[in-house]
Amino acid sequence: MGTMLDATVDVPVPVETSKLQDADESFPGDKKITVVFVLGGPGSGKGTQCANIVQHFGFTHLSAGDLLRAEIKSGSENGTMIQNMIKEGKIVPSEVTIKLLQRAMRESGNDKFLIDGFPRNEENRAAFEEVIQTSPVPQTKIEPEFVLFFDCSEEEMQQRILGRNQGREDDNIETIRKRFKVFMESSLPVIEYYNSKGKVRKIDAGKPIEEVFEDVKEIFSPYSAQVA
Ligand SMILES: Nc1ncnc2c1ncn2[C@@H]1O[C@H](COP(=O)(O)OP(=O)(O)OP(=O)(O)O)[C@@H](O)[C@H]1O
Ligand SMILES: Nc1ccn([C@@H]2O[C@H](COP(=O)(O)O)[C@@H](O)[C@H]2O)c(=O)n1
Ligand SMILES: [Mg+2]
Repeated sequence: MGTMLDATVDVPVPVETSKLQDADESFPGDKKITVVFVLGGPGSGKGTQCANIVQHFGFTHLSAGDLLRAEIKSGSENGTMIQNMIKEGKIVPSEVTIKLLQRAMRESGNDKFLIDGFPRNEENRAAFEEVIQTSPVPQTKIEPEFVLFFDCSEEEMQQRILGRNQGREDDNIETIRKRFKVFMESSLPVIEYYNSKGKVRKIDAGKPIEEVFEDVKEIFSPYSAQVA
């Protein structure tokens, strides 16, 4: 799918977001946090490639969708709201998703993260900017190193999702169509925002898994030496 990344776009003014940083939500530790956002349409292969990157480059893979599905399973007070929004392919309020990401990052004990399927819209992006690291440099915003964008045609993504057989409630043709619409209307503008800052690393995700990973490896080669 040729995307509109080359088109100049008006980036919406970041929405006013509530402060998400509580004292116990800060990120102590002696190393700067490395974050790579992994973005692309539903079924583009984000989770598949993140699993490969984890194995080769020592990042922790945090799938926002997986964290939200775990929250549903936990029976938490937000579970029903999250389930209903996922069924509709809608984007959950950022405060909910970011809290889950912050907790997972803190519990991981790592300082290198692949954040998969986030930010999904402008609200997600702006809200994440409120997340800060308190050490080694106090009050530093966590900026993504880069955005790994898996570019794939809707036809290919739809075929992959319908063949996925993971029992996901949103892997049905009706919801898939809604997710594609959300991706085009809300998520692609976020990719274009980072592209305007030279931060996007675009991959042709329509190729076979192994060939896509060859391209991914080139982008992550600077992190090879850091794997313990
Ligand atoms: N390059 C590829 N070629 C063919 N099939 C692929 C490729 N990459 C992933 N798949 C398959 O496509 C399906 C979707 O892949 P994956 O779950 O990684 O996508 P995703 O981007 O994480 O999707 P979602 O946003 O819905 O979570 C899986 O069944 C996976 O095995
Ligand atoms: N930032 C996000 C990410 C995901 N969601 C919801 O989860 C669904 C599944 O996401 P996958 O990445 O696993 O496909 C997605 O369609 C959204 O409903 C979200 O709200 N915010
Ligand atoms: Mg996924």
